[in-house]
Amino acid sequence: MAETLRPNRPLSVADAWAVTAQRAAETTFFFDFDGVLSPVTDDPDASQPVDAVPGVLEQLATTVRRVAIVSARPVSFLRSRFASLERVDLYGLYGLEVWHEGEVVTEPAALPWIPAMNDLAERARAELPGQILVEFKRLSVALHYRTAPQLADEVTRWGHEQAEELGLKIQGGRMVVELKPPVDQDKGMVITEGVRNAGCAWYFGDDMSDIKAFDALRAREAVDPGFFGVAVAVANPETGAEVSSAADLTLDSPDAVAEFLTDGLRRLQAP
Ligand SMILES: O=P(O)(O)OC[C@H]1O[C@H](O[C@H]2O[C@H](CO)[C@@H](O)[C@H](O)[C@H]2O)[C@H](O)[C@@H](O)[C@@H]1O
Repeated sequence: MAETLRPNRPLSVADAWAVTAQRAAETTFFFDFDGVLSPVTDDPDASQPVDAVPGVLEQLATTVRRVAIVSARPVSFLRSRFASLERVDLYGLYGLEVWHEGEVVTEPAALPWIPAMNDLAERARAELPGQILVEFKRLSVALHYRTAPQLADEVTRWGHEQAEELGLKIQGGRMVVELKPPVDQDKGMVITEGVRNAGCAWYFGDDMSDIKAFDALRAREAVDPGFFGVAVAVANPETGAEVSSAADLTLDSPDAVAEFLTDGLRRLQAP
């Protein structure tokens, strides 16, 4: 396959790795966290990456130009799960936070919203039924109804009312409604910026917010015929169909992601 050619869609796994091997030095791998590197749990605090994931990401980071995790979790949470990783970049809260040279850098426009988010979390705990898990993330509040799906409509209604009253943004996800400051930042914007000088990029996602990241790869391909983007969905019963239909490839689970990358590393490192 000539270096400048992009393989046809639908994309085969073999072609995707073959093109990436030719361009390893100009390739970035981006990963969402929950549902992609970590199996879904009822308690968000209990989430851990699949055992093989940290080692595979670190190896990948020595093989391609860059590896980054782009998550809705705060950077502090990601650091707690990936403390051993030295070469993997971290974007938290949809890119409102970045781990840079040993510290968390926060988008300045979002900082004034911390007190409002704190108040909102307290009010959610007081006003919503006790089965709703309220996750305060400093610059956003996630309202989880995984263990009480019958409350989905009530939580969604409450979230939209608050968003309207306070001028916040809403992000839907897997059994969760999240309220965010009205600051222009999402995973699509992180990827648009992150692929500016890349020849190839992969993004692995499972949720609605990841579709914007897939779109960013497509947009770059549309303006640069030399760029090769691979969107990988991770299947799940909640958002899986929608995310898979926007992706090039679909994997079954976070365990399958680890196996897929282990196999890919062998292909990238083959002489
Ligand atoms: O961008 P991500 O890293 O995928 O974060 C998206 C949300 O992930 C977490 O919630 C999801 O995973 C939980 C743990 O498995 C699960 O209990 C919940 O139902 C899922 O929605 C996280 O807690 C949220 O803050 C993130 O927005």
